[in-house]
Formats: sequence, C-alpha cells, structure tokens
Amino acid sequence: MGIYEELVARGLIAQVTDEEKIRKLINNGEATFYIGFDPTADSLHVGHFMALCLMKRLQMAGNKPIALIGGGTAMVGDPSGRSDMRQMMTKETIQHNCDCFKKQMSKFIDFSDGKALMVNNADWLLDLNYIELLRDVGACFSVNNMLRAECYKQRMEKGLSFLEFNYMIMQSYDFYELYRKYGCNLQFGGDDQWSNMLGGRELIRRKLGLSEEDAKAQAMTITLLLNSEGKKMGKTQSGAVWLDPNKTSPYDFYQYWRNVGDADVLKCIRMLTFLPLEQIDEMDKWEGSQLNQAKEILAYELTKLVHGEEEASKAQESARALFSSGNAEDMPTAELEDGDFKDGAVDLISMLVKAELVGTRSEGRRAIEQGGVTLDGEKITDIHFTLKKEDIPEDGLVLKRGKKKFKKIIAK
Ligand SMILES: N[C@@H](Cc1ccc(O)cc1)C(=O)O
Repeated sequence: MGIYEELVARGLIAQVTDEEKIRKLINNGEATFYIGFDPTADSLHVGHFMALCLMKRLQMAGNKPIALIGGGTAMVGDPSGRSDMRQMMTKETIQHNCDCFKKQMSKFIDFSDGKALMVNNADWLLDLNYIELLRDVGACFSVNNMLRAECYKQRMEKGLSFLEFNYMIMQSYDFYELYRKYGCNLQFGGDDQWSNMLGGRELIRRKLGLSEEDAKAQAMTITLLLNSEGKKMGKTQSGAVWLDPNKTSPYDFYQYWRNVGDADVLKCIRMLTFLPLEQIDEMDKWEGSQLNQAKEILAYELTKLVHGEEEASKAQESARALFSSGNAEDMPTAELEDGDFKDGAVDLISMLVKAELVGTRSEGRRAIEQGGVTLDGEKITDIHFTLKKEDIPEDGLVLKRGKKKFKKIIAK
C-alpha cells in the first residue's frame, strides 16, 4: 500500500485536483509540498495538528515538506468559510504569533539538514509593489470566477471587504513563488482552502502558459474532523484545544480525547494517530467497554505525540485515578438544592464552597484564577462561570480542585 492509499484508508483526503498524478507524486516520494498556517493565535490547535501529522506522514514517505507561516497573509486575513470579518491584528501580535508557531512546529517536524523547509510569506508578500503585482498576476484572475468561489459563499450577503477579497491572490502568489523557488508541486490544507489552492494552481498554469491537462501544480484537501453530530472537533465550551501546555494542560488535552463519543473514537484513531491500519481494523470490532479502552488509546497516543511520553503517562494515571474513584460507590458527592440556583443557574464559586473543596468564597476565587479548578476534566479559569441546572447530567459532574480533591456534583 502506498502513502496515497493509506491516506484514503484513513479517511484523510477530501478533494484532489488530479488523483492519478497526485498518487504517483506522493507514492514515489516526488512531491515537494507545502501547507500554510496563518499565525492567528499564539498557539497551534488541533486543526493544525492534523495538518502537521499529514506533513509527517508524507515526509516519512520520502516527500519534501515546506511549512509556510503566513506572516504576510495574516496582515490580510482569510475570509474562507467565515461569516464575518476577522479583527485586524497588529504587526507586533503577528510577529509574536509567528515566533510561537515556529517553536511548536519544530517539535513535530524534523527541519534539520534540509529535510523540511520553513518559510514565512512576509519575506516576499510585504515587498510587493501594487502596480507591478496587478500587471504581473492581477491579469491572470477573473473576478467573475472569484466571486463564484465556494469560500466566499457565506460572505456574498453579509459583505466582503476589498482587503479580504485579495486574500486569494496572496495565497495563490505563495504557491507560484514556492513553485519557482523550490519546485513545489503540491499544496494541501483544510477543505475550506480549496478555492485558494485552485487559485494558485491556475496562476502557475497561466504563468507557464500550459494547458489545463499539463498543469504542474496539484492541490489536495484534508477532511474536516467532525463528530457524529456534524460538529467540528477540537473545540470545548471554553474554546479551542491548544497544543501549548500553558493554554491546554496535557491532562486537559488527554481528557478531551478520553471523552470523545463512542461513535467518534475509531474515526479519530484512524485519522489522527500513527497506529498501523491493521491494528485499527481490529479495533473496529470492539464494542461496549472495549470502546473505553479505545478512547484511552486515542488519548494516550495523541498526548504522547503532542506532549511526549512522560506527560502522556502522567495524564493517563491521573485520569484513571479520578475515574476509578468516580466509579466507586464511595465517590464523595455534593448535592445542590433549589436554593443554590439563582435564575436556574449556579456559579462555580458557590459549587466549590458547597462541595467543601474550599473554605471561603475568596479561596474559591483564587483557586479558579490559579487554574486549579476543573469540571469534568475541563479547566475553568473564569470566576464568573455559571452552570444551568439542566446542564447537570443525572449522574452528576466531577468538580475537582487541584490534583487530589474532588466531588461529584449532583442536582436534586
Ligand atoms: N489560508 C490558510 C493559511 C495559508 C496562508 C498562506 C498560504 O500560502 C497557504 C495557506 C488558512 O487560513 O488556513
């Protein structure tokens, strides 16, 4: 089985430009491929992680990766698939985020000895001259086609600024630049990037004066990771699941995956881990309590990839300790009564006091601010966090303070 077939079997590929050409390229290790990451935050998240894993898989099959950091494109902001305009970021923020991305990426991908390249499109985009660019590449784009692009669909009614409309041109220019500089012949990215990637492929084709059949640059998109309810995975009530351990602790990261739904666990293992497919096919037959074992494998494997083996084992031990005490009959319980709810909701500090995990409200506030409080494995740092009565499941929620103190919270 070649790497292309493996990617298909793992359910990773959404769309491709020319299947036969891409199959040949990547199975023979002949691709120099790139993926771009706009530095929109100070940490990578689970979506980026999927892309980095794909980069690694292709690298392991002998292809050459280029990781592009979008220090230039982040100045514009990608409108693809978004319903509103992003807030414009300052140059300082973009620079800071670029530095964070670079550090994190080097942990996943081996950039030593030219095995992979890291580039920043600020190095060429920021120097472009408007009139020259218009003459050079502007003539290759049809506004009529651009307006029909899938990625702007959501914006045709709400409005699309001229700033954002230019994003596709910038990303297309990147592909052209990397093609010229490094012979980059394949771009991949999330499925929402399809139009931007086709823009680049078309630009290269036109600049080289080739027919559609002879196009040199290919594009391929990765399947979005959706749960069985069709919702994007990698998000919690309090936001994204980050790869930076200071933003999402290894324990919380572990718990996120330990708690995926029964219907999603095998799909996640297939798409996200490097376990061999034969082993995963075996697990496909698992059911009942074996699914919990599968969830542990998923959580452990991913935590190991992101935070290392030691952190993964630690997270697994803490989770097991909590789980076994959670299962035992003698799990300490705190019952909330009607009087504890104001307008149908209870605040986190009151819960901590009621559960006797803290002595006073101010101790509760401090514990939350210091990041020591979790609710069902999810860290909560907002002292104003409240929970509606109907959101407390019948079998309760585990409220935890620090490593060792916890209680099951039940609503009467
Ligand atoms: N537009 C991509 C990032 C990107 C930036 C520049 C590129 O050349 C390619 C991709 C995203 O938002 O995810």
